Amino acid sequence: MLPTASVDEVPPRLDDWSVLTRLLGLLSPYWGEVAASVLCALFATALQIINPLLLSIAIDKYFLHHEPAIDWLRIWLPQDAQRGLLLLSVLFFAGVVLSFLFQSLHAYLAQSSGQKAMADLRHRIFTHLHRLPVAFYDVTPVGRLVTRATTDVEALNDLYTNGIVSVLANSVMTLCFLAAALHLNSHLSIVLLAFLPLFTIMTLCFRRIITRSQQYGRILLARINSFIAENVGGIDVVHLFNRQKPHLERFDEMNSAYNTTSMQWVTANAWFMPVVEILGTISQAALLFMGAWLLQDGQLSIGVIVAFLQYATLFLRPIQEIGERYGVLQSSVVSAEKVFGLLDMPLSRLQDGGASPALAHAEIEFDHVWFAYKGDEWILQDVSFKVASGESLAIVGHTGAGKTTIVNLLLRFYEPQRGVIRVGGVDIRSIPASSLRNRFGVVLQDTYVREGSILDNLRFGALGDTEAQVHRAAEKTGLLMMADHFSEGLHTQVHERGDNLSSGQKQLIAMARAMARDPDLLILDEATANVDSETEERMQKAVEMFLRGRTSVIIAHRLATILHADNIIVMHKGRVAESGNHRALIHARGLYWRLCQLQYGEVATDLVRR
Ligand SMILES: Nc1ncnc2c1ncn2[C@@H]1O[C@H](COP(=O)(O)OP(=O)(O)OP(=O)(O)O)[C@@H](O)[C@H]1O
Repeated sequence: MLPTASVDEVPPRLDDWSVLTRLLGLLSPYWGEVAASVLCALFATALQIINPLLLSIAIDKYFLHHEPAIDWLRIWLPQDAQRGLLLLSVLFFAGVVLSFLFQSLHAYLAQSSGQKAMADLRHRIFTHLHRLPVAFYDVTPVGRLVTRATTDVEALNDLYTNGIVSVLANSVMTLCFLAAALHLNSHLSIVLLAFLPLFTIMTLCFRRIITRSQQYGRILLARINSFIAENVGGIDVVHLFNRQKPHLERFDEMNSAYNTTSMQWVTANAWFMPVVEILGTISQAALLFMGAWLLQDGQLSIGVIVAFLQYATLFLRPIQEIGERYGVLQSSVVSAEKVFGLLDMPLSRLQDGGASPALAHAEIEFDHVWFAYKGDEWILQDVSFKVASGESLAIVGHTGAGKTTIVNLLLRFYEPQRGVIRVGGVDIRSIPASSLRNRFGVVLQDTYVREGSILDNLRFGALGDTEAQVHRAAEKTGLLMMADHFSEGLHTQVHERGDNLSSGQKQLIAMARAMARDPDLLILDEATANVDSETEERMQKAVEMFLRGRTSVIIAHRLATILHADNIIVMHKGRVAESGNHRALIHARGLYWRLCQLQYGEVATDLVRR
């Protein structure tokens, strides 16, 4: 049974001219190459038309000694058969060679202009992805975006090279063959034309079956791909829960559905070419029959019949190709709609340019802030707090209480629906997002490391950090000591997503990276969550030193790490439930005290003495 396509998978119809216009717009910087490519296709066609005519002249004039039906070469042709045939052979050969050259040039120019336009498009997509609001990524799977920038763009290239240019050239070719045939003999042309509707209908029927099954095949293949990716990504969990067998069964189900769909177009394809051949042969037989009849009447020559037999194959080929290209055109338009849909996504307003206002100090203030990721599901409700310049604020609370959301708002990844956030006394909406983020040193929960050396990762986003600064930061966090275990030290290569590092090692890199920037504002979200206790102690000391004199916001589940914070707020269901320093909050015996009890039991009382 064919799969039900999801909204994103449903192919749109091929009547969207705005998509085609935009596609042509992408080619406009290379219009010279495109025009030259179409011209080459036309020259190649013209040469293909001339060769059957040369053959017809050779037969009529030099073998049968009749006046040829085409008389425009007469004055150039010698009476002597040997010389005449030699001249026609040379012209024939030159025609074949030139036609081949023009066809190659046409293909090269079409491909190269298409490739350049696609490189431009990939550049635009990548730039656009960086400018989309963070909220967009909350609802868009990464795999889909990768498909847009790679597979869909490649499909567009097909549309240019095998689609638009080819359909254009083939349409013109059919008309040229028709004009040449009519010029030679109108009766035989009618025989040829009679096959046109039959051939067109047959081609469209086959194409319909093939295109439909290919489209569904693609949907099924995409599902197989994401199932494999999901399985490989979580292979340890699959093994842990012994899900191999059911997963294999599910995979076999999808695999066999794809196989069945593939077989539909494989079968249709296998029948298509022989049917085309048979129809071509039947048209040739009809031409021969009609030709013989007209020959008896003396209305045409054998040379003309031979030329028509050649035109029969040449004439039907472009229509067959248009039928084949239609499928490419259709699926490429689907890709084009998806790519343009992505490029039309409204850009983040948060990226507004403009001058960065001078910040008098490094105070952070949340002033009655309300925020919901969607609708009126409030994640933060009337949140207010202040972190004075050079002081530290710790945010604690249960999972999902809204701690990370506060950081997201502070870094302008999202904007609050109500209330104002100020940094240095300035509403952050008037600070360009990039300059605001440059002021912060950030260590987030999900540590991002990329392919390259550890040193490259430390310098990631560096604002002119010196080698010495980077080394100092690596030393203070204990990263240098950790790196010494690797044979190449800080030059050790980090694999994609940091797969060859532990979570703790990645956190050390993130911490050293933030320190190296020497920022006056700091955000630490679970900064020491994944390191062992020895490293944690070392990092903790480094953090304490690092915090000195800087305004900082610290999120930590392990309360021991925030005992010395100047102020602590306890988030509960999106609201600030309590605030004060550690001692005051313990004495208050409220939520914070309960959190301490949960984590440290009796030891919690000792913490009061600290
Ligand atoms: N991008 C998002 N889109 C929609 N809802 C989100 C998004 N990010 C977080 N939430 C929701 O907002 C709420 C607060 O999440 P947040 O990450 O701020 O909590 P947290 O206190 O930092 O939790 P944790 O301690 O587990 O990190 C949660 O209910 C979460 O499901």
